[in-house]
Amino acid sequence: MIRVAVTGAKGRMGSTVVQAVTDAPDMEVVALFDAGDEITPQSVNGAQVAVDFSIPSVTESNVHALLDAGVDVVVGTTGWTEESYARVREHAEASGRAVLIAPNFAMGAVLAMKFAAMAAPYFESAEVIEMHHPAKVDAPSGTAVATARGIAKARAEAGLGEMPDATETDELGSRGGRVDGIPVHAVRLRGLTASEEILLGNAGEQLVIRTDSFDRVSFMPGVLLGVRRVIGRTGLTIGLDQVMGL
Ligand SMILES: NC(=O)C1=CN([C@@H]2O[C@H](COP(=O)(O)OP(=O)(O)OC[C@H]3O[C@@H](n4cnc5c(N)ncnc54)[C@H](O)[C@@H]3O)[C@@H](O)[C@H]2O)C=CC1
Ligand SMILES: O=C(O)C1=N[C@H](C(=O)O)C[C@H](O)C1
Repeated sequence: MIRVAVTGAKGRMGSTVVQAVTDAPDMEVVALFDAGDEITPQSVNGAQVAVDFSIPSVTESNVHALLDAGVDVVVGTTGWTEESYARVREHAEASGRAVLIAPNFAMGAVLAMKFAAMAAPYFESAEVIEMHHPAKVDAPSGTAVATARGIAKARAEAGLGEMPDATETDELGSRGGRVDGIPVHAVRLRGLTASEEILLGNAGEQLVIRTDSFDRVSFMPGVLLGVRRVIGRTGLTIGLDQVMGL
């Protein structure tokens, strides 16, 4: 049995993870943490892997505390920067432990990101629209940031230049934010859980890649896969695709 700790255990995702781990035949929940709980070598209670779905402002410090407690970590919390990735990579490598950080564990979203990067070199225009429940604290979503970065990298490798856009005035920021030059638009709407559309355009044609999570159970097969695959690795892995052989 894989001994699993959950941080952010009282949240929307954390509580769903606790149920999924409890139901998994090869795992058991051995420690739960939420705001105010201290992560120590004792309090992790022999956990081999911790799953963190907390909040962007605390997730990095949770990961460092878990590594110090001798635990491998699977992270779904968003809001990571290149600097925070670098600090965690160094800590994980120095301690011989593993950290897997994925902005999205839903199979549809993982594949949508992959398909978008595959398609990007063949389209003049690309924009990302992410749509979430209104309780989400960060914008744009971690998935949208990763999607846009993947598109931008694929465009750069293919030698594509600027996208066509004649906009001269945009006092309201209606053209969205830019992630590595790719426009990203964020919608917050009661009734939604998590959706994303990637729009790719050429003269006379459009490709739309869309992924919808209607329920948080959609993330659970990916989270459990992450728990199983993080064991035996070392250092930092970013993206579930990296442990799926995609
Ligand atoms: N990677 C993925 O597939 C997914 C990622 N997410 C991300 O997961 C994160 C959590 O999302 P939700 O569960 O909707 O948020 P939530 O607000 O429902 O849950 C966050 C939980 O973290 C707790 N918390 C606050 N400070 C803490 C600390 N220092 N240590 C431990 N726990 C602490 C809060 O009390 C709360 O229970 C967000 O960043 C969200 O974007 C959400 C869905 C899927
Ligand atoms: O906050 C959420 O709900 C989600 N957050 C992740 C993100 O920011 O990409 C993953 C998914 O979109 C749900």
